[in-house]
Parts: sequence; C-alpha cells; structure tokens
Amino acid sequence: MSGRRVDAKVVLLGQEGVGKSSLVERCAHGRFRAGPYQNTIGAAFVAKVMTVGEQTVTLGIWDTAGSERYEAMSRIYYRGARAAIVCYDLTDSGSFQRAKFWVNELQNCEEGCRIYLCGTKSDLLEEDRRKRGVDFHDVQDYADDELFQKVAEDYVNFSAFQVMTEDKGVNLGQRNSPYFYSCCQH
Ligand SMILES: Nc1nc2c(ncn2[C@@H]2O[C@H](COP(=O)(O)OP(=O)(O)OP(=O)(O)O)[C@@H](O)[C@H]2O)c(=O)[nH]1
Repeated sequence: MSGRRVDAKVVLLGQEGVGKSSLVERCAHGRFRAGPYQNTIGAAFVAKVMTVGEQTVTLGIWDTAGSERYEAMSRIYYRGARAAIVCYDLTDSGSFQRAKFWVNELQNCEEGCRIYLCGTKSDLLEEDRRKRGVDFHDVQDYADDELFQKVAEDYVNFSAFQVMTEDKGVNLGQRNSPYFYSCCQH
C-alpha cells in the first residue's frame, strides 16, 4: 500500500538556550553540534520527512527564537501548528516557568494544537544529579500524562519528533484535535 503524503506544521517553543535548535539539528541531520551557542534570530525552518505507519509525513518544523525580544514573532509561528514541542532545560527552573507560559499561550490561542513538553540536557544530570533544577514530579503533575513515564526511560536516544508522529492522538491529516500534554527528557 502506498503511503499518503501529509504536511503538518510543528513549532518549537521555549526559553532561549534550552536547546531547541539542537533538538531540530539532531532530528533533521542526526548530529549534535557542541560549540559556541548561537541564538536563533526570528525563527528557522526545517522540513523533515518521517514515516508514520503507512504514511509518509513531511513535517514543517519552525524553530522559534527563545529570546523574549522575539516573543511577538514566535506567536506568528505557532499559528496553525498541528503540534508544539515546548522545551525546558532540566537544570534551569526558570526555563520550566517559561515553558508553562508557552503552554498557556497555546491553550488560549491555538485550539487543536497538541502540546508536548520536552525536558532537555538530561546528559548534564547524568554527570551530576545535583544539577537538576526541575523536579520530575512537578513536571509529571503538571503534564498529568502517562506517556512521560514511558519516554523518560529512554531519554538518551529518544526523538521527540518520532514520539510525536507515533502518537495516535496527534492527527497529522486533520486540524482540530483536542489538547494533549506529554513530556519527554532529551
Ligand atoms: N549539555 C547539553 N547541552 C546542550 C544540549 N542541547 C543544547 N545544548 C547547548 O545549549 C546551548 C543552546 O542550545 P540551542 O539549541 O542553540 O538553544 P535554543 O533553545 O535553540 O536557543 P535560542 O535559539 O536562543 O532560542 C548550546 O551551547 C548547545 O550546545 C543538550 O542536550 N545537552
């Protein structure tokens, strides 16, 4: 059976420096480029073809700038998004507050956009657990979703985008699916 091609807009949101561009880089090019931090200006776009069951889906991924200076611009990029990956740095509690801000925005303005919470920089916790700035249970309570537990066990090799496309709840062919919260650690 031949796959049906569906395009879906996905947006990444979160405080500056949490690792959104790195996440996209990993997803699109399979690499992590350590090096000097270069903040995103405005937004960057990447198209990523993924297989979802028998379908081939082209995700149009908008990687927004996390700096508050670009906040108004980020709103333009989440318009009509089928899914949003809201990132926070597991070592930075302020970034989780910022993630909540974006979740709130999406809930109020983008009905039908499925929301994924993604904790980043888990490798830093592996080095030293005292670096954890965001309590696991706080996030779990906030997200209130069983997927978190499952994903958290495999956070090293886990791809947020893969989980998103495998999630039956995100309807990549149709608008207006209900809200959804899940989380992962990256
Ligand atoms: N240790 C560690 N560092 C990371 C990880 N992801 C990103 N970084 C580093 O964090 C810094 C910021 O990463 P970016 O991906 O540019 O962050 P961003 O969220 O896109 O930032 P803005 O474009 O300003 O919104 C860079 O120096 C990355 O190398 C990670 O998983 N682990």
